[in-house]
Amino acid sequence: MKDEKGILFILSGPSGVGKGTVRKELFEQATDLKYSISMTTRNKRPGETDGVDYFYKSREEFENLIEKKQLLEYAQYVNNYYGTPRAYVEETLAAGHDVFLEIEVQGALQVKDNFPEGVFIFLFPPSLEELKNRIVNRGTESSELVINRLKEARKEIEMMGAYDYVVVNDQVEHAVAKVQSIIQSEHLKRERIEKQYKKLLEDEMK
Ligand SMILES: Nc1nc2c(ncn2[C@@H]2O[C@H](COP(=O)(O)OP(=O)(O)O)[C@@H](O)[C@H]2O)c(=O)[nH]1
Ligand SMILES: Nc1ncnc2c1ncn2[C@@H]1O[C@H](COP(=O)(O)OP(=O)(O)O)[C@@H](O)[C@H]1O
Repeated sequence: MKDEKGILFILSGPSGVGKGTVRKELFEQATDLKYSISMTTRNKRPGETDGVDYFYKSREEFENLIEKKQLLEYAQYVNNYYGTPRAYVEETLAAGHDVFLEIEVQGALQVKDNFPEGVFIFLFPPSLEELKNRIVNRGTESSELVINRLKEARKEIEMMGAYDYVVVNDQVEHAVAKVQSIIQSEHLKRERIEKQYKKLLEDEMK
């Protein structure tokens, strides 16, 4: 076990902005970053795997997890529950690894209450028109669900001010590079703070 706790990174942004795409590319490159797999009651999409993309739960199972306080945060999004397993996040951070959450805004704000030291990143679309194109082109939602997701997107964008960083997802590789530089800067910042703190303690002992 490492001495230092890991850093919690939270990536949010409206549906279809490219969170999943950016996160997958980031994990192709990142070394010591652990992805927290969420729980959801939504149906599995073609190509998704239980325990890889999500842990798929019934509403009853999910409500049981809420009741037993096993979720760090949860939210209802377009008629389904989504939530982050508490034990995985706490244990992984305690073991010194960084943890990466990809969650929507309501949940991110709950995480902020518990982990104010977390690093909150908002992925922003180049335009609302482009956002709509991405959701439609992905082809995973009916037109009614696309409308719901766009309505949700407007509400989510209003909460952007609560985040530490905003990254525009114009091109995937640019967005990934920006997220990586945020991760590096946060580590440097922490090292600097620790050094200054150690020096302060040493000076006091003199
Ligand atoms: N609060 C919360 N939101 C989550 C969690 N997991 C995923 N989400 C978010 O739920 C929303 C819907 O996810 P999903 O159905 O996979 O659709 P997609 O993001 O449009 O591909 C997205 O904004 C996800 O980031 C979670 O554990 N907690
Ligand atoms: N920078 C980008 N430029 C163009 N298309 C993108 C970009 N990022 C993601 N996409 C596409 O947009 C759609 C939505 O991306 P996805 O990662 O599923 O979004 P989210 O997880 O935020 O809902 C996908 O078809 C994806 O291939």
